Amino acid sequence: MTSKNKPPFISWPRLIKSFRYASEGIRHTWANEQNFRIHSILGALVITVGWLINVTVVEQALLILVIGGVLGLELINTALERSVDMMTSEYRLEAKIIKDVAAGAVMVFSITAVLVGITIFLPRIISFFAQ
Ligand SMILES: Nc1ncnc2c1ncn2[C@@H]1O[C@H](COP(=O)(O)OP(=O)(O)OP(=O)(O)O)[C@@H](O)[C@H]1O
Repeated sequence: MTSKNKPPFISWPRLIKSFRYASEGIRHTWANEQNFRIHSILGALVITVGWLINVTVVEQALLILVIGGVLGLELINTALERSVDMMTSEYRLEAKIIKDVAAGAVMVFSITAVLVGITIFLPRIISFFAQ
């Protein structure tokens, strides 16, 4: 193969296209999944409150990380649900297990995010009311 046929190291049109497809996936999940909307709105609220009450940079980074993690897992959960629905419309134990385990992954990480939030906000709430 000549260097003329070699694909570019970075292809900007391909990169832009992949951003577009990823945005379409996020838009689809926003439009169809109530949990994703709830988590997105709560996440934005938590980050805003953290910024307003001046949590430390590390705490804010942790909040962003766990909220992003929950939203990322929601997207993977939606992809798995759609894959299962594409494979079967009948009741199948395997389908149930795949969907329930994926939902369980979202729940585990959501609980983790809530615990991180409590660890960061609770001491401040307590010291606010103790004043
Ligand atoms: N094909 C199937 N076979 C067996 N059980 C299924 C099947 N499809 C769904 N289920 C069960 O029903 C539950 C809900 O499935 P569903 O696809 O409605 O997901 P959901 O969590 O309600 O997502 P959505 O937000 O898309 O409605 C699953 O967690 C699973 O226990």
